[in-house]
Amino acid sequence: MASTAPVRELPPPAKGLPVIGRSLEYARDPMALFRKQWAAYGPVSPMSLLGKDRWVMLLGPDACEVALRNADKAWANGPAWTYLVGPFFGRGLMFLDFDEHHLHRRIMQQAFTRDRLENYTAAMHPAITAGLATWTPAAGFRAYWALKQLTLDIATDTFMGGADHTSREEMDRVNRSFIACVQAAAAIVRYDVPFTRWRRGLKGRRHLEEFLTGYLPSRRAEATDDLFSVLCHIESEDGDRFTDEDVVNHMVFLMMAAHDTSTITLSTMMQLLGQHPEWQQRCREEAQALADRVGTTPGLADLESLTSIDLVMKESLRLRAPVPVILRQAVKDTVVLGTRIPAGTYATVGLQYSHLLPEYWTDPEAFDPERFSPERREDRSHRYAWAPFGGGVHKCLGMFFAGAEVTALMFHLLLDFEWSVDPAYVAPINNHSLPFPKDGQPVDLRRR
Ligand code: HEM
Repeated sequence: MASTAPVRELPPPAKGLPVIGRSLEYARDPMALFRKQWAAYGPVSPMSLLGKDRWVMLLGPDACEVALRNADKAWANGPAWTYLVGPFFGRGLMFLDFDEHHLHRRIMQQAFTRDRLENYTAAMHPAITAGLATWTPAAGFRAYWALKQLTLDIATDTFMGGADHTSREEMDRVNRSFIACVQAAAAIVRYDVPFTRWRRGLKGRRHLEEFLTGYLPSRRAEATDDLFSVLCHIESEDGDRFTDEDVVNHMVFLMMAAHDTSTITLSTMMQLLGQHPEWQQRCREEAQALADRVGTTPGLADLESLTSIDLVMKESLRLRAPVPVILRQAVKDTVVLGTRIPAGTYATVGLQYSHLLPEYWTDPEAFDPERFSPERREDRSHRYAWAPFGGGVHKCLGMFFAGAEVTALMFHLLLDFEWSVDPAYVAPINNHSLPFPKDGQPVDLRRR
């Protein structure tokens, strides 16, 4: 039944700085900004951000749900994400909308079936073992940077099949181009002018396109188990396939989608396990028992049996969501929880805020992985109380890939190393793009 409650108008936003609005406030402390908005306006609040005045901030699981379920098809991804990172990752799946998105997603789903994940997982083990062998344990070991390199190396193997015939130098250049794209997304100067992150990002994108396009013929010629080859060969149930241009666009986006998110999850887990030795020990005992049973290259089902690592991963994603907000634009007038949102309004959907609301979580700031245990399942307090992977038709397609990668890497880390972190340590987070610890996440690391 349609609601008869009166619809209110969105009030004008509080003034932020000219051009960038409240962007700096967000970068300094997103949670403080969310709390302020929530206290002043509740779940639907006006905002000025990134030089565009017409923003709304959606906070709390009810408001997030309206935008993500998108029942009236009012919310689009493309125009919103394009504004932020379009020149570097545009035409990736996340940027497509409605019928076109549906078509591409149906094709891409074939790249993330359980059989494919099993193949990707098998390819991860050697990359992880080789990467961890190069780690030099030390007090104050910068775990975030080491994990970032490792997840890039894993991506090279699982996404590119080891990029055979490519020299280490060329692969390093690819990684640099890719990093330039990621960094450009957080640029303050968002024009193509010399010596800026933006220009370096555009150059990086051109290089990635050239590199991937150069590889396309060989990937089209032979079907192998890496993601690049898979994208070249899959088709939907209706026989639709990706063009060469689609494959390149999807590859660049997938590298980005997979990389920083997994790195952030892993480094948060390392911090929390370093601060909670009892959990580190519990996870290690499970990993060791699995290794004793099946060896050191467990398959997907075996990795899924590591329930303590899974609980810690979920809790880490709750406490530090790698994607704290997602963006949308209203493509027609719509109403969210009784507030009219005019067509053209941009929205920040604050996933992270719901993760810390006391209405849905006991002692929300505390590290308590058991809250996800079958007996407690606090995440069931609301469908969108825990939404690190988003929701609705754009829900992360790599969610199970991420789970397999994070668990496989943690499995090896726990077997090879032990580490500790000062219980009082608070990670200084850089929020300019995805949240990462700017001190590189120091841990005291020892080889076992
Ligand atoms: C812990 C790791 C990850 C997190 C927290 C994460 C989070 C997210 C979120 C929040 C979205 C929704 C964006 C939106 O609705 O606008 C998303 C979309 C997406 N992610 Fe992930 N992601 C992770 C890992 C991955 C990995 C490993 C891959 C690929 C291998 C991947 C591929 C994608 C794709 C293709 C989309 C777009 C889906 C669509 O628009 O239909 N993600 N991710």
